[in-house]
Amino acid sequence: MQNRKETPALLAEQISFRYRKNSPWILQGVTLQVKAKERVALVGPSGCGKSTLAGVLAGYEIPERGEVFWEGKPLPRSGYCPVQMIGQHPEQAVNPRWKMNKILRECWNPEEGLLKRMGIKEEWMTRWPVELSGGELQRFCIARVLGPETKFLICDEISTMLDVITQAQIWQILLEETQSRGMGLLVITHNRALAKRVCTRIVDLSEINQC
Ligand SMILES: Nc1ncnc2c1ncn2[C@@H]1O[C@H](COP(=O)(O)OP(=O)(O)OP(=O)(O)O)[C@@H](O)[C@H]1O
Repeated sequence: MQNRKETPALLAEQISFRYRKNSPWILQGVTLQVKAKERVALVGPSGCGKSTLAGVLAGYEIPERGEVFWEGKPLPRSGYCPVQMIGQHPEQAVNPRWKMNKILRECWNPEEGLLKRMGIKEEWMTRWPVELSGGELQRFCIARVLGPETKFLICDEISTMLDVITQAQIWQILLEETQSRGMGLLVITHNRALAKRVCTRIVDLSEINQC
């Protein structure tokens, strides 16, 4: 029983990754373990590979060496990935030819209560992505990954371009939702104060990456 409890929910084991054969390694021998419900901040200097590691952990990028495990099994190569990622640029994460209602309900059908808690207004549903602000669009990107099949969330600089009030609102909602669902979080940020406020542990990628 004790062993089962100690098994990390998310395990990246000895990950080595480069974008092209013969190009420089971005990640080398990176091992990261996150327990269920743990909130970890991933920090490190610009260009050290934080977003790249996030892409590997969410299954967007396949490492040349090593493997990512979710609850002891390799990440699925097809179908819905239990590890989902939200990025810094919501406008790049949505289909510009879809209206917001369709974008929101692409993977699941969020209930009205969640939309209200997220501060998503009914009148935004019939708009195109370009007709929303960055903060409004980011709320949709968060709501659409909070479906029942998402077990772990990676937030890659999600609030960097938002004003402080919107940042605070978004983090409060995210913490409430992830805690009530028992989801773990990996928060990529340059903001140490945010890392300390939101997370229970801070990992500096430059200390675990052998590049
Ligand atoms: N698609 C790509 N193709 C080739 N190289 C890339 C690609 N994306 C990122 N890189 C390179 O990989 C390295 C790591 O980039 P990455 O974005 O992961 O760093 P980061 O730590 O998240 O940086 P920042 O804190 O500035 O966001 C950089 O040298 C970058 O130029």
